[in-house]
Amino acid sequence: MGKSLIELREVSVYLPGKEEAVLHQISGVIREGEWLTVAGRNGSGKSVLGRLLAGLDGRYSGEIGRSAQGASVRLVMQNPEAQLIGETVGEDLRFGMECAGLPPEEMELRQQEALAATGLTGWEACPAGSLSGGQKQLLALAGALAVRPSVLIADEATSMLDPEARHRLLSVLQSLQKRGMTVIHITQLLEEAAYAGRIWALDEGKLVFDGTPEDFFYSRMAIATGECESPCRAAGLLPPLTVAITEQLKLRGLLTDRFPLTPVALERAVLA
Ligand SMILES: Nc1ncnc2c1ncn2[C@@H]1O[C@H](COP(=O)(O)OP(=O)(O)OP(=O)(O)O)[C@@H](O)[C@H]1O
Repeated sequence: MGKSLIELREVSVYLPGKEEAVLHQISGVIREGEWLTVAGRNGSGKSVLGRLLAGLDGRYSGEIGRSAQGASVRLVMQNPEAQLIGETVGEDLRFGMECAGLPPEEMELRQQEALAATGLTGWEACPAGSLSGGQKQLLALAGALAVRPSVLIADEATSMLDPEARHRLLSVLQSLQKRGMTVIHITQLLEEAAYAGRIWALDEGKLVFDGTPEDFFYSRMAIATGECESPCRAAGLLPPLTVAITEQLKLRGLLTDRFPLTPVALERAVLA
């Protein structure tokens, strides 16, 4: 298990115009090199948590411990408009790298890498304002990848991408995570939880689950009574289709020792 990178101890967050805390007494550890997926209904506090972890939300009680080396954290939000600065794709990428103080030859190399990772190779001269919503999200992600942060927080940062682009991007993040980058992935798309090592689920500002995707989707199944109150369902979320089909098979006494998270894993489990 990786070293502790960010540790929250009973952290509550207060925001202007809200008498009550929007995050309540959150305790948990984020470890170096892990992929943590944060799930929860609308308004459950995912974005507030993302900003808190990125060091952007000021008013909180409790304690936040961050590892001594001062890991570089990059937050990519859902709305790309709010994050693009340069006139063109290339300028936008260079801006972030200049702020990070990189030498020109290193910037050129990283720009090409980030464009290739996001499928934007050849778009350097294109005006950033003329990109589609999904392409702007790709550019915002490219900007984050170009500075090679040690922690990437993606807050629904792939929500406008078509399925192919989204999975390509998530695969790129997965290979960067395997090389040491920590990924905090905030998403409404629970089929993407298959990429996670761990899941945090929020409900009304409380951390109601911290554990593996398998436990999130498959624990608390009472087969004898035909009930299925997984932590996922208890948090008010519908599981992905793969899990919903497997739940039904489990309730019929099948696949009792299998916990597939993807259609391919379900197919293998059925064939086995
Ligand atoms: N800047 C802010 N000022 C005041 N209240 C805020 C602010 N940002 C968020 N909130 C409140 O905090 C709560 C949690 O919001 P948050 O954006 O974190 O939810 P979320 O889980 O990301 O939702 P969604 O899935 O809809 O994006 C909501 O009640 C919201 O109204």
